Amino acid sequence: MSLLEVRALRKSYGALKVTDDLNLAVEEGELHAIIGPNGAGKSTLIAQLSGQSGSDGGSVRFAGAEMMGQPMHARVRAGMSRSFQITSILPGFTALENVATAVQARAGSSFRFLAPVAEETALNDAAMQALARVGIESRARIRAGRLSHGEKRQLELAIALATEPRLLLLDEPLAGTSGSEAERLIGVMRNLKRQVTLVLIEHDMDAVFALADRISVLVYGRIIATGSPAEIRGDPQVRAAYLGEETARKEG
Ligand SMILES: Nc1ncnc2c1ncn2[C@@H]1O[C@H](COP(=O)(O)OP(=O)(O)OP(=O)(O)O)[C@@H](O)[C@H]1O
Repeated sequence: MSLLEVRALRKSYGALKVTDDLNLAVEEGELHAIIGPNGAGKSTLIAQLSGQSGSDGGSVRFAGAEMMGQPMHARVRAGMSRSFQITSILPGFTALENVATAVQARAGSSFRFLAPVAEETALNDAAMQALARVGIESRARIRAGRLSHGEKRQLELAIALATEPRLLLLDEPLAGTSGSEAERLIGVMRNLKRQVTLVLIEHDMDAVFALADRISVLVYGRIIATGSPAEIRGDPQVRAAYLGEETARKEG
């Protein structure tokens, strides 16, 4: 059984079928990238999987349990989280406080048996661990608004990790970063591999092909191919639909 099994998932905006009878299987422990041309429906798919956006039909099974119809918080509790955009970071709070808030939301009342000071210590310890996993523990006491763009993207990852996901959905984690910032984030994702199952949407093809165990190619709301980076690179249908476009752009 795959950790995530998506069957016949659908969503339309008016006459536009954005997710069109989509099937996808993600195995436990893999980094599964989803690529596709602009407007293929990648962000919509992440929103549907996370429960942020509704679906018109189909099935999303996670660890054997049906998630369709479940709200986002129930999916997070089940172990399926997505990283949020920078807008969800509270700029006036420190990096540590931002993550501690997410830990608290996940932990619910499980630290409440402790005295308030000990409760705060337990929350902060867990938050510190999440910051360390993404390499920004030294920035814990800095207000989030003062972090660099790349550090904010690392903080988003820490916030998502604080919910202790078994599956983490990442929507363009490298967006807006370049050079050393992008390298650092790629390193963070490489470290997270095997610790948590990752579904990654990313436009940076070099990063995708370097990181992914498997890649699915989404075109007009359907997965047209799934395979290893080498298989995807060599797939004529994929080259025609997507990589050909990229190659033409690079060569042009
Ligand atoms: N709320 C909405 N209302 C109407 N159409 C929408 C809405 N959200 C997305 N769409 C359309 O659905 C299609 C898929 O959009 P989506 O953002 O999921 O694609 P994408 O593959 O993530 O694109 P990109 O790579 O450019 O980020 C596009 O044609 C888009 O215009």
